Amino acid sequence: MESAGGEARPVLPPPPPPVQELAGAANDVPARYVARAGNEPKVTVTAPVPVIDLARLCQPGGGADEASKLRLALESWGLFLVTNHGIEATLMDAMMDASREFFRQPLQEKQKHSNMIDGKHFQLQGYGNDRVASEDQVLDWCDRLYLLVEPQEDRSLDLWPACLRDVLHDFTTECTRVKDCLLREMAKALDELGDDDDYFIDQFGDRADTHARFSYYPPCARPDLVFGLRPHSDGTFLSLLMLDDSVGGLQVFRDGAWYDVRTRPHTLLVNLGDQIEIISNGIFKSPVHRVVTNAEKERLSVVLFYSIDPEREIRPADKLIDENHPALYKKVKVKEYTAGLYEHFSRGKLVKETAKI
Ligand SMILES: O=C(O)CCC(=O)C(=O)O
Ligand SMILES: [Fe+2]
Repeated sequence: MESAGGEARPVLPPPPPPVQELAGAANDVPARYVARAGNEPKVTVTAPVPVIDLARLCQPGGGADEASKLRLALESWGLFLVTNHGIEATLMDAMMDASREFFRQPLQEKQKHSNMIDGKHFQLQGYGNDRVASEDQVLDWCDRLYLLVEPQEDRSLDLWPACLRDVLHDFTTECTRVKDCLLREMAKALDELGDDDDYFIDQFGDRADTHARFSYYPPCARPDLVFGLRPHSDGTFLSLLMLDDSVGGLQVFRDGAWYDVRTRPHTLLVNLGDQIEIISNGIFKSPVHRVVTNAEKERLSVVLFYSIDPEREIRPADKLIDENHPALYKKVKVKEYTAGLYEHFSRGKLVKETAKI
């Protein structure tokens, strides 16, 4: 979930304890985390998420098979796995290891990077819960560390734990290269854009922002009652996910059913966000997804959220609109859209619906 909503600092109810602390102490799930009736059928089908070889996709004049797989992925699941992306396996492992090391530290250490200022005011960046707006808000079974990584000059390095500082910088640089490469291939996938391969890149602007989210899902005694992360679509243009390959948990919704999403070692998962769904006038899909927990195993994910300059307005691309293809989304200011995101998320609603005509 890409938390958003500016850096306003209203006084909020006292934050609940980290789930990691609760998980260690209790066999039961506290009432505030109960989000499901516990009688849903278990999801047993794995989504056949396309696997794209990035080196083949981007090779000059080549990669026709990969390009057609990509187009299918963009229009159907809005999700695909990327292999052969050029990010060293050792760097990916180091990023995962550093994230695990951060969450394994004593609470006192982690709280040096807290997202509560003076224990009272919530800020987006830092370690803790997502924003908790009221005492009766149902909570997710997840702790997170959330950091702005781009623009580089805006980093709040005091909130960056030493154990992951250097590796996060290197990992971001590599993921951003992959993202730019994908954005060009995604523009090529829309014939209507002609040869404007930089169409999507140009949308981002100089002040585009990228956030990193490290999510830690402790084991939960009653996975049937809670969400690791409740259903949502990302408010981003595109999110790049590195998932724990030893335990599943991510699920995607399509045509009325939930599907498991599995990853493979050293593979990135690309998840399209609402911004590209709006700009592509609904041709590309921003999937609704959620995370479920596991009774025995902890789970970790590292996500980079790529988003357009918050001061910009987005709307369906002119070249995609004609009398047979009317605009399906309104013009929205990115900052206002992302501000609505968390408010909707905490009420179990999709902000995307507010942008539809
Ligand atoms: O942890 C995951 O697998 C997905 C996390 C996610 O969807 C998000 O942070 O937006
Ligand atoms: Fe998400």
